[in-house]
This record gives sequence, structure tokens and C-alpha cells, in this order.
Amino acid sequence: MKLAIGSDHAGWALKGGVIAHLEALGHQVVDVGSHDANPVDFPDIAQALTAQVLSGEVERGIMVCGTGVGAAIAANKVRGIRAAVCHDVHSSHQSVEHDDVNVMCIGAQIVGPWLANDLVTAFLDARFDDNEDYRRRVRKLHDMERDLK
Ligand SMILES: O=C(CO)[C@H](O)[C@H](O)[C@H](O)COP(=O)(O)O
Repeated sequence: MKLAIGSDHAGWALKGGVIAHLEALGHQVVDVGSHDANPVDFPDIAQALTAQVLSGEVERGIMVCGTGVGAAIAANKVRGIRAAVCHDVHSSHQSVEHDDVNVMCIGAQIVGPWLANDLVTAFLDARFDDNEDYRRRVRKLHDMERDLK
């Protein structure tokens, strides 16, 4: 899969290992930054990453910040993005299967490199389970987004 990955300074070191893992699995990875440990603001990186997803340049995105929380808040501000913090393997795949999540967020202060690799693998291996209930719920998310003032 072609995907985008981004991090702030807190997620930068973990991101390097995740990229190596994903490339070893054969994924094509677009790194939208940051590219060093200097402080950056996660909303700026989330904007660059979500733009890649919405343009169709990549299928999905992965954000790494300190906790995953700021990255998820930022990404969810963008119409068309369904982002989730995923720190366990079950949520990592079910978030795609049931909720059609397109941006996964992980916290480098919360998970280590081995678990991070398992999480992103579960996320990318998962496919939306296209049944009526899940479709209806995702449609309602779109409706809520459309009705935002
Ligand atoms: O986790 C984060 C946001 O939810 C960020 O990655 C930062 O770790 C957090 O905001 C702390 O920022 P700092 O500049 O590293 O103190």
C-alpha cells in the first residue's frame, strides 16, 4: 500500500523504525516530516499528511506524536478524515473494519518500537467490512461533518 507517515519531534525517533518496518513489508511510504528532532507543531504535520490522503496520493496515513492524542484531534478537524489513536492490536484493525479509519495515530511516549510495528501492520492489513450497519454508521459520520457550522 502507498501511505503517508508524519510525526512531530516527540514521534520522530519512533517513526524511523516504523518506516523501516513498513518498507521491509513492501509498503510505499511518503514521509511528510518532521525530518529531525527539532520541535514542530503536530497540527502542521497533520495538515500535510491529511492533504496527501484526501488528494488520493496515498491510501492511508499514520501519525506519530508523543501520545497520539494531539495528532488525532488535528487530523479529525479535516473533512473526510477519520482518525483514531490505536495502542492495541484489536483497535488497530477494527477501527478500519468497522469505522473506515483512514489515519491511525500512535504515541511514541506510550508504545515501544515492537508494539508500534505490530499496530501499524494490523492497521494496514485491515479492510473495511462493507456491511450495511458499518456503512450506515460511517454515512452518519459524513452527515455530521456536512452539518458542521
Ligand atoms: O503528544 C503530543 C500531543 O498530544 C505531542 O507530541 C507532544 O509530545 C506534547 O504536546 C508535548 O510537547 P513538547 O513540546 O514535547 O513538550
